[in-house]
Amino acid sequence: MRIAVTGCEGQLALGLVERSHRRSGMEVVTIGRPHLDLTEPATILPAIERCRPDLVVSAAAYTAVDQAESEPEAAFAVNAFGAGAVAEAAACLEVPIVHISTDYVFDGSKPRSYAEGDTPAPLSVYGASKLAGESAVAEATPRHLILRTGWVYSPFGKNFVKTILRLAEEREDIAVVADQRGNPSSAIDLADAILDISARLTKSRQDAAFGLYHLAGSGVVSRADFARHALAASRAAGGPWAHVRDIATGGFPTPASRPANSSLSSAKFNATFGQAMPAWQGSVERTVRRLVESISSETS
Ligand SMILES: NC(=O)C1=CN([C@@H]2O[C@H](COP(=O)(O)OP(=O)(O)OC[C@H]3O[C@@H](n4cnc5c(N)ncnc54)[C@H](O)[C@@H]3O)[C@@H](O)[C@H]2O)C=CC1
Repeated sequence: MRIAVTGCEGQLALGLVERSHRRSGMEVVTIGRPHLDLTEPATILPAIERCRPDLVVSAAAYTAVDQAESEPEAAFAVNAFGAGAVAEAAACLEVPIVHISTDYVFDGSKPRSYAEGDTPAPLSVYGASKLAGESAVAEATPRHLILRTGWVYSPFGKNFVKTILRLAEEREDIAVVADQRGNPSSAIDLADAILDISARLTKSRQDAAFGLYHLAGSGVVSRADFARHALAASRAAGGPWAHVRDIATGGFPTPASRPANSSLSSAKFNATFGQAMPAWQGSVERTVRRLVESISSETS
C-alpha cells in the first residue's frame, strides 16, 4: 500500500515515514512545497496523482496558532481551501482520505472531554480555519476520515516538549499555564494508529467507518503538569531539568485565545477500530529519551 502524505517536514508526516519503515508492504510518500502548495490549487492534484496513492493523509496545515490571528487569509487558504482541494484530489483519484483536524475547534467551556457530537465553537482564527477545512473535506468526498487531535509533540519539528527542554537548558524556573487542559498526543502514536487502520479504509468503498473521530493521547493533563512530566523524564535520562511554576492563562497573554479544556474523548475511534492510543505519560517519556539522546550526541 502506498500512502501520500501532505507536508514533508511536519511532525505527523515524519512520524508516518518513520513508522512505515517498520511495516512490510507499506510505503509513505511525503509531498510538500514547491511540488504541492496548498495555496496553489493547480499543484495539488498533479502532485498527489504522481504518487499513485492508495490512501491520502492530509497532514499539512498552517499551524502557527498565534500568527493566524493577523493572517486569517493565509490560514484559511491553507487549512480550509487547501484541505478541500486535497480531498477533491483524493475523490478524483478514487482513494480515501484521512484528514487531520484539531481540538481547537472547541471553545473549552465543557467540563468533560469533548465527543464528536459536541458543537464546535472555535475561539481562534486557526480553529475556525480548521473547522472550515473539515466541512470542505466532508463535502468533497464521503470516503473521508476526519481525525481531530490535540497537543501534538514528537522528536521532530517544533513542539511544546522541545520548547520546554530548550527553556530548561537556559533557565532554572519556567512559567507554564496551569488552567489549560488537554491530551498530549505523540505524532508517533498517531502515525501508528493511522497505519493500523489504513488497510481497512482502502478495502471498502462504502465502509460505515468513514466520518468524524477524535483521536488523542489517553489521559488528560494541564499544560504545567505536561511540562513537569517531560522535565522529570528528561532529568531521569540525564537531560535538562527546571522547576515549573504554575501561571494562569491571563498571566501569559497570547494573540490567539486557547480553550481552557480541549480534551477529546477517543471512545468512538476506540470502539470502531478496536484500538486505543497509549497513555500520554509513557509516550512523553519515550520522546524525551530520544530528544535527550540527540542533544547528548550533538554536544559530544
Ligand atoms: N501541532 C499540534 O499541536 C496540533 C496539530 N494538529 C493538526 O495536525 C496536523 C499535523 O500537525 P503537525 O504535524 O504538528 O504540523 P507541522 O506544523 O509540524 O507541519 C505542518 C506541515 O504543513 C506544511 N505546510 C504549511 N503550509 C503549506 C502549504 N501552503 N503547502 C504545503 N504544505 C504546507 C509545512 O511545511 C509543514 O511541513 C495538522 O493538520 C494540524 O493542524 C491538530 C492539533 C494539534
